[in-house]
Amino acid sequence: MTTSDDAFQDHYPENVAQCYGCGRLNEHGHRIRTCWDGDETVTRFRPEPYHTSVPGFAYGGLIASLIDCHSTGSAAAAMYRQAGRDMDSQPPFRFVTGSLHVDFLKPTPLECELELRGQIKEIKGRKVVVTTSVLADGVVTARGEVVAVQMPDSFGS
Ligand SMILES: CCCCCCCC/C=C\CCCCCCCC(=O)SCCNC(=O)CCNC(=O)[C@H](O)C(C)(C)COP(=O)(O)OP(=O)(O)OC[C@H]1O[C@@H](n2cnc3c(N)ncnc32)[C@H](O)[C@@H]1OP(=O)(O)O
Repeated sequence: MTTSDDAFQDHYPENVAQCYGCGRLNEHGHRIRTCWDGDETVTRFRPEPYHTSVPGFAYGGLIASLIDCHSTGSAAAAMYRQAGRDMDSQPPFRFVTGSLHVDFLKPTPLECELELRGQIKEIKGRKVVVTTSVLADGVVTARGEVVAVQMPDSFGS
């Protein structure tokens, strides 16, 4: 049963819940949590002091990582929504990143809760394109576009 308080990542089966960016079972990872807000998806994340780049500002790789996992989770959720399916229903939609593009528009402050807002740009076959903005105190500091592709059965072989 899916409620509005659920994060998409709460529904990842245990065997794929170890992802460094979004796996709820990875105690060393970011463990992001993403939800719908109307037709947009939202993740809130507070960087740690060790996520630094230039003093006072967040490391770009962290930003890219947040955009990546926010977007792949959004892609899966969008596919369930389009299919009118509950996120716990079988078979699961499992997405990996085909491509990740990030524009760093402004320095992102470190001591600030970040908000990521995603929009579903396209759903086509096994592919979902998601655009994600990163906001710090309401200012967009980075924008990303992710092509998420449903994992083929042959993944990793
Ligand atoms: C909401 C509840 C959910 C509950 C259940 C969910 C379970 C959760 C599952 C998992 C969660 C944990 C995991 C999170 C992941 C986090 C993010 C990562 O770090 S992922 C690791 C890094 N990424 C890789 O290692 C991929 C390596 N690459 C591949 O395996 C393949 O290249 C793959 C699958 C990406 C594509 O291979 P093909 O053979 O399946 O692709 P073809 O069939 O040729 O293309 C399909 C469509 O995708 C486009 N496409 C494919 N690759 C593209 C690329 N690199 N750039 C742009 N488009 C690409 C193609 O143009 C095509 O689109 P056209 O139909 O023509 O419009």
